[in-house]
Amino acid sequence: MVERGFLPQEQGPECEDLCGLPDLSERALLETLRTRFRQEKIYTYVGSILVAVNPFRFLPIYNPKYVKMYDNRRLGDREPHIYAVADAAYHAMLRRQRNQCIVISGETGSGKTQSTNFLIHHLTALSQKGYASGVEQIILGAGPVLEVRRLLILNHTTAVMQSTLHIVTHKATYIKILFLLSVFQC
Ligand SMILES: Nc1ncnc2c1ncn2[C@@H]1O[C@H](COP(=O)(O)OP(=O)(O)OP(=O)(O)O)[C@@H](O)[C@H]1O
Repeated sequence: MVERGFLPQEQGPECEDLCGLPDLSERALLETLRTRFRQEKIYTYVGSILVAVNPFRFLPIYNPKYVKMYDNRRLGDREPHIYAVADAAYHAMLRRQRNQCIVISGETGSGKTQSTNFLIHHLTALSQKGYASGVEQIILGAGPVLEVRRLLILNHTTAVMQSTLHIVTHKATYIKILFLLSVFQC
């Protein structure tokens, strides 16, 4: 698992990490997610796992400012975000020289494909450091083909090492609305 930065134990319905809740009942967890969602905070951590609630509308949290904000930050340093997961995987791959895997799980329509695109967007931005490149468009264009098998594998090989970063998506009918992302070494 990718280690997280220190987070003070947060309590109450606005906490960024559900692990910090004093009450871990289903009701308390859902209430926290609902409260954050109403504040347009669609991402919440459960330790090093990211829970996302599909907003079904555009939120201005995926622009270059956010790419920069999450560049080379430890998970938990900033507000939960999908870019933080991409960043953690990318830098863990560089630092440890080990393959990394991001698992995206959720029911139909929960946002797995969209999240995969956000991940790829951030990964390509990190690897290109913002320089214009056709790489992202090529990878995104391969999405529908890979989608059929519910498996998206992004081979991200840098010039200096041979580590690979995989993104795997699968449907989880038992999870309503949400999907989970986690990063681990493989
Ligand atoms: N973070 C987001 N911000 C805005 N819209 C989103 C976000 N995530 C998902 N959506 C929207 O929700 C809809 C469904 O998302 P998506 O296609 O990614 O779901 P999925 O989990 O891949 O579904 P399926 O399993 O059926 O392929 C899309 O219209 C998408 O634009």
